[in-house]
Amino acid sequence: MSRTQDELKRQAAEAALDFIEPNTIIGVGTGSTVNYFIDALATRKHDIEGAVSSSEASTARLKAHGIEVLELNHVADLPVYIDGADEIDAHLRMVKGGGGALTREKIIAAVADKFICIVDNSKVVGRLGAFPIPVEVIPMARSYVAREIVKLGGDPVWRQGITTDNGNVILDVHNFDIVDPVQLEQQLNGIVGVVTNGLFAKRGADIALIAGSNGIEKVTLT
Ligand SMILES: O=C(CO)[C@H](O)[C@H](O)COP(=O)(O)O
Repeated sequence: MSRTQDELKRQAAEAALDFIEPNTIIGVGTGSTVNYFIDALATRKHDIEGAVSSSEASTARLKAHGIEVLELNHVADLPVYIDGADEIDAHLRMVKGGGGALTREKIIAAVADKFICIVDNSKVVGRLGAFPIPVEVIPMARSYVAREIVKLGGDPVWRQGITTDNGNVILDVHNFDIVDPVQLEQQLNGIVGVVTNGLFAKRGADIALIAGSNGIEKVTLT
């Protein structure tokens, strides 16, 4: 990654601090952009009630900063979820899960009132799918799910050597021609053995903070 892209990730992450309300719990995603967000959140740790985390990696980083990590089952009110993306389109639909945390990310996103996506401008695409779609699968179903994905027109590749925080495996699906991301998200989730997939189309982001050479562009769905 170039130094510039890294710097843009940091800028997008820091812009998300404006959406943190005092005395609330913050939903925290996973990835290199979110790592910048966690570091920035540490400067506000006395203003917030704590965080819910989408991965063991983010939990470790939050705790290292002295930010309390709460169990999602004990949290009823989650005003914002802050996370990055591998791709985002003009409708704020996303591909996520490059870091393998897609299932917990999708669960926290479902609970949160607002999903705020923080990205550098290289993540913005006209059409989703150049980045392979991660699919989290129960290990014994891997080959079956792969065959079913081929029937849907994708080319699944097993992300070998990786086990998710939930003890499952990931298939990265290349070459999908994604005309209707909501439909494909549902079709993939309908395959027995799939836990979830990295298309965040039915529940996309509410706000995107996109860092580019001219600063932060805030995109909100109207
Ligand atoms: O979905 C994710 C992890 O599962 C990340 O948000 C996505 O992979 C982007 O990561 P990065 O900020 O490192 O580019």
